[in-house]
Amino acid sequence: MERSLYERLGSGAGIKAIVTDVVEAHMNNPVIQARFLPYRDDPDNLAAVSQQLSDFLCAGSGGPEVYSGRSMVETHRGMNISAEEYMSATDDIMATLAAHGIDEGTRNDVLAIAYALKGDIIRV
Ligand code: HEM
Repeated sequence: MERSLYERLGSGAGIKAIVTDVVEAHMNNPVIQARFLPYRDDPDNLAAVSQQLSDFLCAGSGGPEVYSGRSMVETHRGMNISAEEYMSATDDIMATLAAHGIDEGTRNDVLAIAYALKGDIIRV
C-alpha cells in the first residue's frame, strides 16, 4: 500500500521540524516577514501558532493528531493577505520541503493542498 502523505512527510516529528523551518523562512522573507517577526518577541504565542500549524498539517495529511485551531477563513480574515504574499508563503513551504529531502511527488501533493486553500486565505 502507498505510504500516506503524513508518513512521506516524516510523521509527527518530521512535520514539526518542517513547520519550525517554514516559520523561520517566513521571518526571513521580505515579502511577508512583517506578518511574522512580531512573534519573535512573543515566544509563547510563537510556540502556540507553530503547534497549530503542525497539528493542521499532521491532521490534514492523515496523521492521528487533532487540529483544534480555527478554520482557514476565520484565522486569516481581516489580514488582507495579497496573492503575492500567498505565493511567497507557498514558496517558503516548497523550499523547506526540498531542504528536508522530501521527494518531488510529495512536494506536489502539499502544493495541491496549499493551492486548494488559497480562496480561504487571500483577501478574506
Ligand atoms: C497554504 C497557506 C497557509 C496555511 C495552510 C495557513 C495555515 C495557518 C494555520 C493552521 C494557522 C493557525 C491557526 C490558529 O491558531 O487557529 C495560521 C496562522 C497564521 N497565519 Fe496562516 N496559513 C497560510 C498562509 C498564510 C499567509 C500567506 C499569511 C500571511 C502572509 C499567513 C499568516 C498567518 C498569521 C499571521 C497567523 C497567526 C494568527 C494568530 O496569531 O492568531 N498565513 N495559518
